[in-house]
Amino acid sequence: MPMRLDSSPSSLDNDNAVPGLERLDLSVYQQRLPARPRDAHKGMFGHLLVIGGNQGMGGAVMLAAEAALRCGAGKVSVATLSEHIASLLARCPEVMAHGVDDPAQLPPLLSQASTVVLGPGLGRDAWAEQMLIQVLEREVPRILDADALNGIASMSRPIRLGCQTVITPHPAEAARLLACRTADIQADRLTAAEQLAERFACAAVLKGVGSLVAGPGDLQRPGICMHGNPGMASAGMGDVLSGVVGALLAQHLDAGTAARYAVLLHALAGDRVAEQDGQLGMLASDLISSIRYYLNRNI
Ligand SMILES: NC(=O)C1=CN([C@@H]2O[C@H](COP(=O)(O)OP(=O)(O)OC[C@H]3O[C@@H](n4cnc5c(N)ncnc54)[C@H](O)[C@@H]3O)[C@@H](O)[C@H]2O)[C@@H](O)CC1
Ligand SMILES: Nc1ncnc2c1ncn2[C@@H]1O[C@H](COP(=O)(O)OP(=O)(O)O)[C@@H](O)[C@H]1O
Repeated sequence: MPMRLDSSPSSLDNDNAVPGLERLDLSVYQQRLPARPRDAHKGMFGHLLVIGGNQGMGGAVMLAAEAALRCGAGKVSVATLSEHIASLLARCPEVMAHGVDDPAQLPPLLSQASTVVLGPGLGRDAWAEQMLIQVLEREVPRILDADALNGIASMSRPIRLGCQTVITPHPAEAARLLACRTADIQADRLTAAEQLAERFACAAVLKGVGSLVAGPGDLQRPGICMHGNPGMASAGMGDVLSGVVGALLAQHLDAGTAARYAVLLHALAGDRVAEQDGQLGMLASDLISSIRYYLNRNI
């Protein structure tokens, strides 16, 4: 039975609020991604495939892909509707962008990828469902976010996603996954995070103020992130986080470490942007250069 600890937003400023939890600390995690050897080449740092961007949501895959490139993924491909391709390439020509209007076009892209991000702007239609089914069939390091989680929540039985998978629900998505109310999740966030990790047999990030990371398995204590601020309550922040997790998985970090490190980098970057320019009007894309700044500290 998981411990009930006070990880509520109001307790986060209290140093005694998190006994039993790992308080996520950059000095621990920045040692996990080794310095690159002198003869490094892009093939050593993974090929990440970002899948999503249904109608009206092409920006979500762009944010994830750009964040992933800025976090050191060797190659980043995007599979999205063809209507988004031109704008994607105009913003970031380093991305390999593929129009996948028919889900049958996905298998060759999946077979080239070492790591997958599924969910940003994925939507909830038949196209989205087919993308989800195909990703679930492949055992690669993967992060499932946003509508991928809503798709999993609508399945008749919980599936075991495995120790190479990270899920990143916000409280409403967590409530769908655990078939309860958002208020129930928020009333005991630690238990919710642990239940997510246990039920889906993966690493689980429960986003929101004081983001929590549980699993996979019992090897690591659940972690809590004491950084981040309300300026981050803006559209696309989660999409950027999914790209950061994807990049760290692509660079061979295990799911638990990638999830913890990514949450920390993302929240620290949010605080740095807020210090520089204030909380109001912060864009998710504003975080990306600061995430890179923290990623490179001490390397
Ligand atoms: N530029 C883009 O293309 C964007 C696309 N997006 C996509 O839009 C789709 C829908 O995502 P949404 O998250 O808006 O929809 P959801 O219906 O899953 O969630 C929205 C609701 O969740 C609840 N919620 C979220 N965070 C909470 C917290 N910390 N505490 C309490 N309640 C909380 C709130 O009630 C909120 O209205 C996703 O596929 C997502 O990737 C969004 O990420 C926004 C940006
Ligand atoms: N008040 C807050 N304090 C700290 N972090 C926050 C706050 N509001 C949002 N965030 C962070 O911003 C991100 C929002 O993700 P999400 O809700 O999925 O947004 P979106 O779907 O728009 O991309 C999460 O990482 C969350 O922890």
